[in-house]
Amino acid sequence: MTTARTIPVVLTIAGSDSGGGAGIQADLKAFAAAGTHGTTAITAITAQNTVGVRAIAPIAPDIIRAQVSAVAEDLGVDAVKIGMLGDVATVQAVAAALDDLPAGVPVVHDPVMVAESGARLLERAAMRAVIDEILPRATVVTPNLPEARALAEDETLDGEALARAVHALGPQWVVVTGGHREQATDVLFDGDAITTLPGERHPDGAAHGSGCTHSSTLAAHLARGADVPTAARIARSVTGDAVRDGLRDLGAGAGPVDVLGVGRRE
Ligand SMILES: Nc1ncnc2c1ncn2[C@@H]1O[C@H](COP(=O)(O)OP(=O)(O)O)[C@@H](O)[C@H]1O
Ligand SMILES: Cc1ncc(COP(=O)(O)OP(=O)(O)O)c(N)n1
Repeated sequence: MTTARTIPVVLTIAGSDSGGGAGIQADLKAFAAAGTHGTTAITAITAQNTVGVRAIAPIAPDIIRAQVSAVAEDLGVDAVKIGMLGDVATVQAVAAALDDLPAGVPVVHDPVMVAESGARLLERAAMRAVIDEILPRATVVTPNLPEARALAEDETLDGEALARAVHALGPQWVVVTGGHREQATDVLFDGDAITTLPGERHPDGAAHGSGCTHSSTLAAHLARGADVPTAARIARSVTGDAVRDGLRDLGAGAGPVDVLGVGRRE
């Protein structure tokens, strides 16, 4: 006899950040903060800290798919978050893994390209594969401003025009995140209506892992049954607070966001 699950299960398919600020580590913290159980399929291991990325080791495609099926066949998956993909072989493995999940599981993709410290986390050759294989399978894609412009192949676009250009690549919803804008306002688009999601900018905060925290919070609230606009509003608010509370004294570079309020307990 199987028992009904009461805690939503969220799966992150992403890279590991040894410094604990971004990637899988940020995702698990955001899932816990949202009251969900986090599970993982690691795509790459990065030797990374707040200053930079020293090395990247991709995980073999069959091991990525095995992690996804191990989780799905036992715990079940209520929503998926996809982060760092790295190379073409990983993109193809993740696309195949998504097709093995039950229909209707929401998929949130943060199209990670470059770390805040400057390292490339997606090979240039893999951009086309992301556009062809992942964006059409995504419920929501959450690029920051430079990522959205790279996907749209137009460095001049912003606001509604940029959200429209990314939406044309196939996802059901687009959230262009606002961390790289003066106002830190996120822009949500479903192919029909534009909604702006404003929030206070915290210029003195610590923002390493903000994109990961945003997309994971959004996925967790979809797993809890929220609709996309509600989940995107909560993700904007939770991530803004995590940047405000960020652990700016940790490491010599941009400190990690603090979605769990660890700093307040000190
Ligand atoms: N300094 C900041 N103050 C408040 N919110 C922020 C700040 N930086 C980023 N955010 C929020 O964090 C989320 C991630 O945004 P962004 O920084 O654009 O992504 P990334 O980390 O991928 O570059 C968005 O909801 C954005 O509005
Ligand atoms: C392993 C790994 N994945 C993703 C990122 C980028 O994370 P993001 O949340 O966009 O935050 P920044 O690093 O850009 O501040 C990463 N660095 N490492």
